[in-house]
Amino acid sequence: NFSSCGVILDNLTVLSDFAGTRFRPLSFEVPKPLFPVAGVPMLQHHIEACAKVPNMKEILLIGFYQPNEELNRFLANVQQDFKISVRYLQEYAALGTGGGIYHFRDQILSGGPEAFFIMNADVCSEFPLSEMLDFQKKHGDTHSFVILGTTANRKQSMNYGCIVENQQSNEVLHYVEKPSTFVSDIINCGIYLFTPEIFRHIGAVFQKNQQDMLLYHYEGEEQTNGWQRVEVIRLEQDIFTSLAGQGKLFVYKTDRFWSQIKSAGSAIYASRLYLNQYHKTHPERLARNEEGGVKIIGNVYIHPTANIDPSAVLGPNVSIGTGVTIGAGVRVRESIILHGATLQDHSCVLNSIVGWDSTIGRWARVEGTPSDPNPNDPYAKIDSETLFTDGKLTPSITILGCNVNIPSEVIILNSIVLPHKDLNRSFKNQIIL
Ligand SMILES: Nc1nc2c(ncn2[C@@H]2O[C@H](COP(=O)(O)OP(=O)(O)O[C@H]3O[C@H](CO)[C@@H](O)[C@H](O)[C@@H]3O)[C@@H](O)[C@H]2O)c(=O)[nH]1
Repeated sequence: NFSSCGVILDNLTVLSDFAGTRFRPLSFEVPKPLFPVAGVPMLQHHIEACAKVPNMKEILLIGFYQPNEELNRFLANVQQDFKISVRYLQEYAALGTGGGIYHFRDQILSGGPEAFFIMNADVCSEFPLSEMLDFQKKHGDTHSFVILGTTANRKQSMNYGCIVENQQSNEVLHYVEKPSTFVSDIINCGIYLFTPEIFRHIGAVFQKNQQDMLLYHYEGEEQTNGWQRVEVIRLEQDIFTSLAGQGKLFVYKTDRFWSQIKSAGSAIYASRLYLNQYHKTHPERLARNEEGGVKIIGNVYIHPTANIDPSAVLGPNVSIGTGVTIGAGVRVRESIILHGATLQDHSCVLNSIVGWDSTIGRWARVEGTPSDPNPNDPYAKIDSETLFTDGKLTPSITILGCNVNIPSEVIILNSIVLPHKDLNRSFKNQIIL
């Protein structure tokens, strides 16, 4: 009887490759999961949601990124703010979403958790974790696993893990990762509730990989990095596909906000979703119009250390980082301005990310093209845009890497500017190396 047994949550694992290849040039400066979304590092939203779950004891971050000062500072800050242990575990190589948690299974299980959440770092969500726990109690037995699912449109569903459910029991009957033809419009959100039992299933795949390796070895086939290959296990293809239809895997569908954060463009979209959520969760983080102050339109986050001229107009969906300086008559809309940047008088920034310590000259205009989901389709998701279509740069948000200088009175449109560049003229649809 599950309801009589108290769920003790001990661990949360956030998976991340911390590399963020589609996030360049911004991920040169900061690992993608620490990139600020709605004013705080992307992962802080996950951590905050976990810290709210009763009996949550510990949060583990798993990645293969070399820890640095910034990560250590982040860990210290969140532990202090949320009064919960948060540790980073570094993989020796990319072990895949299942291999990473299997490698660190002793650490995950060390506090004797009855259940734990696993989350992809590159998603933004309302994280209905308590609802997932309630759902688990109502469905299946104590050992059932829960995937958070949401509805996508037919075309976009194929970019995600697709789930066919039993509509009465919500059991996952079929799971196909990024199918090439339509399977289902219910997609995997990359947020799971597992019990320690999951490691038995991952262990079985690990053992099969091991046997296969030995077999190939005896047949004389060259094995480079053999062990590593044995340990690489993908939760989706290697585990969920075979668990489907076995009465163990269930889908909890949410219609609350959810999005992937793959590209810089999707970070602006995710910021918009989180800023909107702040009305409920953190109204103190939203800037307000005050007598004689800067004009705020819609949802705007301003770090208290930013220095903003009262004649500037900001919003909607703007996040201003630490120590940013904004001059007179500046207009910013749908953009993220990272710490230390300066927007000189009368400059205009639309649909852009302005990198750390960059400067935009007077009367300059930095503008991108938003890649938002179709507003007329309730199930549309943001497209993880490819950089090029038909050999041309796809019009997208403008990104200035760190320490870029834009002169006065120029226009930078739909462009990506690599760090430490001093531009001397206008650019349109270009990657400036
Ligand atoms: N630690 C670690 N993390 C990894 C590794 N490989 C991927 N990740 C992390 O695992 C998450 C999933 O990334 P991918 O494996 O690249 O999959 P995806 O294309 O993002 O698709 C996944 O997420 C979708 C939802 O956003 C799902 O729909 C889909 O089914 C799948 O789970 C990301 O946060 C990524 O950083 C690894 O070797 N080690």
